[in-house]
Amino acid sequence: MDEKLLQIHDLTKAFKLPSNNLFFKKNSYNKAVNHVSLDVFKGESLGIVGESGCGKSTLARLITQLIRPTSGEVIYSGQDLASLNKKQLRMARKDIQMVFQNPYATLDPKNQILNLLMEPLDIHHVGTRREREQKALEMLVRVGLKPEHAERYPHEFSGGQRQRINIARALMLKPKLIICDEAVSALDVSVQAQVLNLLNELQEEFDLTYIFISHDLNVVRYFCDRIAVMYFGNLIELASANEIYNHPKKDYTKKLLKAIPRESPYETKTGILD
Ligand SMILES: Nc1ncnc2c1ncn2[C@@H]1O[C@H](COP(=O)(O)OP(=O)(O)OP(=O)(O)O)[C@@H](O)[C@H]1O
Repeated sequence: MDEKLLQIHDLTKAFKLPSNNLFFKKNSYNKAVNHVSLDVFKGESLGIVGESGCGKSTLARLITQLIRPTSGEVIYSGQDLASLNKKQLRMARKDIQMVFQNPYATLDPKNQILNLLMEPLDIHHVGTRREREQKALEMLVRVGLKPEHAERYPHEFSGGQRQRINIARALMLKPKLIICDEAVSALDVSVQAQVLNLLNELQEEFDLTYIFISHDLNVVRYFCDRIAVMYFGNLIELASANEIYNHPKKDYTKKLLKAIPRESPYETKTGILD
């Protein structure tokens, strides 16, 4: 697991603060991500944790170039994504997909599941219509749903099922990296565990690398090989999941760990508990 899939170099995103606000001086900025550098290795699950507002989602949006950095680089396959033109970026984006927190909001309610799954293939003109349909049906079954679900609409599914559909959609273009941004946070613990198991199975089968953003340290501990801790836009600690949990170095990491219930409903990925 030592091949670098993604390299983040000195990445910064500064958002301009509203100038009509009494609390902020004119032209002041909030550095949501502040000089962050890290490597993501092929085949790993890298967790990103930290309190609300520390910059986790901004980092994810910078990686996918949904927003452009103020400075710094996101190197994927030897290319700085920020330097690509629209067409090149569209190609690179095939490899990097996101699964978001809210499975209710991310699926167009007026679209049948089959169409929702075919859409990424349509956009990238992959195969014939028949082939796209076939691929969509196969993926639906692979994530634990049934072929007859293909003609239904998003509101006819539970939260867990909808998140399975989102995962299937993210997989349609055979990506190499999936960024899960609080992907199981809205689900009940038992459903969370099922979705996490599915993600684990898919990782092996599709040779995936995950960046797993979560405020839930129990989930991250179960799911991730390495964990990055963010604090006010800064990356303050990065180590193996076991190292972070058993020998945290930074006081802030210790504080985060103290705040979680030690009785985790999950086992760790390596099976090593405290
Ligand atoms: N588009 C934007 N414009 C201005 N400020 C923003 C924007 N997006 C995020 N921010 C600010 O950047 C900081 C980091 O936000 P971000 O959403 O990345 O945090 P987070 O760690 O993902 O939080 P949460 O867990 O609550 O989603 C916050 O202070 C937020 O208010």
